[in-house]
Amino acid sequence: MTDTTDTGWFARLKAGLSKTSSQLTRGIQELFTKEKIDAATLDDLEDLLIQADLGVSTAERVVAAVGRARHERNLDGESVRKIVAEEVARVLEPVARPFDPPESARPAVALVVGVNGSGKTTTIGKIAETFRTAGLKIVLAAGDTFRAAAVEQLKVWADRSGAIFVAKETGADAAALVYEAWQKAKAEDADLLIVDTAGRLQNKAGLMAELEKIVRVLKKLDPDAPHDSILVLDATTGQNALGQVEAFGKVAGVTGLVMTKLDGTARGGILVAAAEKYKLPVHFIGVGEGLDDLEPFDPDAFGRAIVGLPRE
Ligand SMILES: Nc1nc2c(ncn2[C@@H]2O[C@H](COP(=O)(O)OP(=O)(O)OP(=O)(O)O)[C@@H](O)[C@H]2O)c(=O)[nH]1
Repeated sequence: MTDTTDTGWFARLKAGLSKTSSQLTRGIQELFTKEKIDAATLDDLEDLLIQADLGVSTAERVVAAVGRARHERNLDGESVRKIVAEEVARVLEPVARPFDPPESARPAVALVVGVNGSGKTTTIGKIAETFRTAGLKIVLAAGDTFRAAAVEQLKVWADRSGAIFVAKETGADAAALVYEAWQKAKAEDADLLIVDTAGRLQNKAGLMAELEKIVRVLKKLDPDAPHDSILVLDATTGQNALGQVEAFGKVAGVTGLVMTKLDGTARGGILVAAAEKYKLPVHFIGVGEGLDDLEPFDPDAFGRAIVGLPRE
């Protein structure tokens, strides 16, 4: 969704990233007012970028680019912000990929994983809404059988998007539920089965064992399933979010990321760090609580918004 002016999604993105962008902008403007740009200025810039969680390699690349440009006349704060925007866009370019389930699979299975409260339900709502608009037949499986509230919330989305809803009683075996949901999707010739999962069980080992079991059951039904395994990350958890990619990746074979709550942190660079480190597709980013705040993103727009520049 690209806009040519600061309206629509770009305005939301910019407003959502304002905690990060105001900190970065202020810091950069303060650093680049001096006549002379020396090694200390560049070190301070690197610190500033690392504090925003952009990651060491991106920070180093920005500093190198600024270093190369430092003899130019008029290298002011705005020129440096433009360099940051370009480097961020370069890192995000390969990962900005909309969620695109395979058409040949009937049903295509998308497993949605992540810790509680990260935004799984919102993500599922968004996917259901997007694909309903495209005319796809969708089944939603309420795989978080531990929390009645999670099941209720998901049902609201199913009703709203006209999806078939499969749930079981609280405490039921999640893998058994997923089995039933797949059978239902098959019988209904559905295009897409979206499986919600629990984000917290009695302990982490229990959670991972349950996810493993779900994946095992799905593979028996269709060796290629799950076709997508989407990990939803809460940006406000900072570096912890990166650890989750590894933990969930091991059991659920993460194929794509969604990063929510970029509006709740001054360290929104974490998206860039995750992209740089894992090179996984990032399907959506969230910058607010509404469904319109969760969107596929444009790397150039993100790069400019994170340093508070207007849309080109
Ligand atoms: N500020 C902000 N809030 C968000 C964003 N995405 C989701 N939320 C809110 O975060 C809370 C948790 O989101 P859910 O989608 O319910 O997360 P979940 O992972 O399904 O959580 P459980 O149902 O508790 O497992 C809700 O209040 C959402 O409105 C975002 O990008 N920004």
